[in-house]
Formats: sequence, C-alpha cells, structure tokens
Amino acid sequence: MNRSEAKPIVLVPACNVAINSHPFHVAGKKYLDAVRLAGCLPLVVPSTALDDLDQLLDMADGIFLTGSPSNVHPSHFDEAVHNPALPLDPERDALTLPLIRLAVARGLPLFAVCRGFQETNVALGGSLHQAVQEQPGLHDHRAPEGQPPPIAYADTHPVQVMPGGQLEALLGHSHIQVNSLHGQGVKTLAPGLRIEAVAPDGLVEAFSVIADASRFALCVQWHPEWQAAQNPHSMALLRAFGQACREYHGKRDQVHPLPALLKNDSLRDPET
Ligand SMILES: N[C@@H](CCC(=O)NCCCC(=O)O)C(=O)O
Repeated sequence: MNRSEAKPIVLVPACNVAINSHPFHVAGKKYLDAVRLAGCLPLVVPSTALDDLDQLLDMADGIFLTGSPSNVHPSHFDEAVHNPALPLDPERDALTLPLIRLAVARGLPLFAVCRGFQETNVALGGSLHQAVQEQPGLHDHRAPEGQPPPIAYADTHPVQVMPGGQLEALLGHSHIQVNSLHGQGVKTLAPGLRIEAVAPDGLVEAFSVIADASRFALCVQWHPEWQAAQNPHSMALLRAFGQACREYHGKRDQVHPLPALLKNDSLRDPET
C-alpha cells in the first residue's frame, strides 16, 4: 500500500484498570469503532514516558480522548479530592495531560469526549466542578444509576450550539439533543478555548481550541460515539475529524517522511 492510500493513525490513550488484581491498559470498543467510522486507524496508547511522547506523536495523524468512569485528579486544578469513593486514574492523567499540550502545540487534530473533554480543559489551564449536581443552579448531569446502556446513553437534554463556531458549521443546527453521563464539568474554561455549546443550566458542553481555527480540535461533554453510525450529528463530527486527520497525514509526510525502508514492497498488502 502506498502512503497516499494509508489510513490516518489516531492515538487513543488507554485507561488503567485492574482485572482480577492484574493491571491492564484498556480502551472502550465504542470509541475505537468511532475512530474507524472516521476512516482512521485507532492505536491504543498505554502509559508512556514523557521523553517518548514526541516519538508517538511523530507517527500520529490525530488524537481521540475517550470517556472513562474515572475522574481527572483534582490536584491538577489545585483542589483536594471531593468524594474519595469515586474512581481516579492518575496514570491516565500522567499520559493525557502532557500529550494534549504537545498535540495542541503541533496542531494535531483532536477529538475529545466526556472525560477527554474535561482533561483537555485541565491540561490547558482550566478547572472542573467535581460534583456538578451539588453546584447551585446546575442540574444533575449523571446517568440514571443501574440502567442498561440504551437507557444510560439515551439523549437526556438539549444543548444550545453557539453561533459562528466550529460545531455550528459542522451541524448546521442551533440546538441538538445529547446524552449525559458525567459528574464532573467545566468550572473555569482554559485560556484559548472557545465555547461551542452550553446546556440549559449554562454548563459548558463543548469547546474548541482556538489555536488554529482551520484545524479540527473539538471537545464535547456528551458521547457521540454511542451508536454513532445511526446518529447524523455524530457522523458529521467524526467525518470532519477523519478529514482533518487525512489532511494532517498528507502534510506529515512532508514534515516526517517515512524512513526509506518503509517505502519498499514489504509494505505491500500480503493479500495482493
Ligand atoms: N468520570 C468523569 C467522566 C465521565 C465519563 O467519561 N463518562 C463515561 C463513562 C463510561 C464510558 O466510557 O462511556 C465524570 O464523571 O465527569
């Protein structure tokens, strides 16, 4: 396969969980399927030494930050843990927060969902409510407890799409219905972020990174990956993300050309 036919590679940082007391790096299948729907190749990334992040980004055409039941550790926005019963994932924070800063600096296409939305805000200098539902004037944005996924991921509230932003340009609507499965939420928005959508209680539900308006750098609090193929709004976002990754892929060859050894026939598809 020659490079122009190669699919863009999208980094998907893993979560860290214990299965039968053994540590694992994991990523939700619905997120990886969403990256495939964008026409890209997902590459799940485990905990990585800071010195190796640039090498990872040199081979990437985009980054997809997934949701997770774990919370961003509040020490990253100078707070103590509010509810110690809720799960944390400091290993994921240690990977994603610096990775996000490096990716944004490179102008790498970035699509972030739920926890990914939250960690992008924190990585760039913002802060979070640790319990949105306890804030005066804000609603409970958590999913109903103990419900099966079709109920937990069902649309539950509208969001108002800000006029003139990336999201409006992609969706062409002033309001859309979204699902909601989060207890943390944006408290202060990081510098350089543009609000793209808000919930009826005023909570920020989407933002873009203004650094390079021509590039796709969109973060949403809801879950567009849920049954994405049947959701035209989700597919519009995924297609735009995939197109941005393809454009970056083309430019990357100029910046980081494939080593000579990778240009020989050994790359040819063994089936041909
Ligand atoms: N823990 C954070 C982020 C919530 C989140 O990402 N929920 C989705 C979890 C399951 C999935 O990956 O679909 C918060 O509570 O705000």
